[in-house]
Amino acid sequence: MSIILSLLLLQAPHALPGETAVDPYVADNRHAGAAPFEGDGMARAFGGQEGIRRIVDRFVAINFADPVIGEIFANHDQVRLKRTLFEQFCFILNAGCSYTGRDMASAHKDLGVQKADMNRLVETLQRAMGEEGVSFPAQNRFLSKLAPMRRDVIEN
Ligand code: HEM
Repeated sequence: MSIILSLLLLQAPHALPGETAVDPYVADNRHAGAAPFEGDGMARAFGGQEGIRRIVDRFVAINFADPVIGEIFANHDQVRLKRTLFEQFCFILNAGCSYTGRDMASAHKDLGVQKADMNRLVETLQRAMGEEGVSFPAQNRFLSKLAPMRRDVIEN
């Protein structure tokens, strides 16, 4: 078998070129941490998959450059994070995606995230959603879906 073929087979099925491998796991939409909204209202409020893509790319860029929480993101795989966050947001917003990333507890294990970091992340997400023109009611509905995940993300 050629080296290239072997390398392709070794890659995780959903990973994009440039992603660093993570420990194996079985993908499951339940790992997204919330059930999707019904109907297409929320997907439209976020500008469909294209709007969600722009929001996630901006959100990740803001977080990596952030003076408060940037340090937590430093040296983590930005390519993978953009892909998995896009899938998660798209799945929850019912915009036509499956989530193939890890569950929230596994993804944030040992990162040492504190309550204040979580609050900061909500602010950076509000900024990214605001820049894309997502209405405040739609922003708040989405944030309510993420809120219960705090317990899996924050280290006690
Ligand atoms: C409800 C809030 C949050 C959600 C929905 C969320 C979502 C995600 C997702 C989908 C991933 C990728 C999972 C994967 O690689 O399989 C991830 C990873 C990550 N998250 Fe979060 N996150 C949240 C809160 C936070 C907070 C507050 C921080 C830090 C301030 C943070 C820092 C990170 C980092 C550094 C990674 C990369 C971990 C790695 O490379 O192994 N997250 N998050």
